[in-house]
Amino acid sequence: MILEGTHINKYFYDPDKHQVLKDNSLQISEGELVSIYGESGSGKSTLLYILSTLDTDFEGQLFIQGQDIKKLDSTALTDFRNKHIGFVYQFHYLLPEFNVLQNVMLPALKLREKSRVAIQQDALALLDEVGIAEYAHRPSYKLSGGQQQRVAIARALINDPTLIIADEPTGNLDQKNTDIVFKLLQNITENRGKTVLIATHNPKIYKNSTRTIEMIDGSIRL
Ligand SMILES: Nc1ncnc2c1ncn2[C@@H]1O[C@H](COP(=O)(O)OP(=O)(O)OP(=O)(O)O)[C@@H](O)[C@H]1O
Repeated sequence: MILEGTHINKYFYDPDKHQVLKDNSLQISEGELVSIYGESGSGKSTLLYILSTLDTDFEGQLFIQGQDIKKLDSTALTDFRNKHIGFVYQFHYLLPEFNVLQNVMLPALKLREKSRVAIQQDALALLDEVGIAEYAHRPSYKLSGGQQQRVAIARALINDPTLIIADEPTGNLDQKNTDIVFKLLQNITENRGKTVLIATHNPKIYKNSTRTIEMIDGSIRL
């Protein structure tokens, strides 16, 4: 089991208390490609934020690779996240002042487990895998949206995490680039045995996932 969440509740105060996630329990195993879909406002991003360990202010329990997330202090949690979870967002959040290669290297440089040379080799191999090695030394802002999202996937993989979490990774892309990006995410599970969790509105993605989870009004539909 890679991820196990039990009885997850989330409340927001704006200013009145309202419940956005209602008693969500889920388990995700190694090698699965799971899509979460549901209407806008149903709570997908809020749930993904919690499952990504970016929000620990929730009721319930979350274990990732056997680690109780709530037992980690903030430094340990940052290290844990950097090492075990890769992120892909709708907007790629690449740093425009860095070139493509540097953007991919960054999470590994932060982790400081490998030499710079080894990290660079890994990053170049990943850029090759996502089909944009030729742009390694270009500033990231000079790439198209689809190319930038491929860089974001390479960056998500640089620390060899077991779990990749993607929130609307194709939300900003046309159909051709959507197909390319989804194929890459599929390859990550099929060839590398990683676990991928995607929130998406795209039926083509959730219909081609190994499992789909529907969210309705803050709850996973059982
Ligand atoms: N910081 C916040 N403060 C108050 N309410 C919030 C906050 N973030 C989200 N919400 C509310 O929580 C609910 C779920 O939002 P969430 O973004 O998780 O939905 P979603 O399913 O991801 O939607 P979309 O598909 O549009 O991205 C919505 O009603 C939203 O207004």
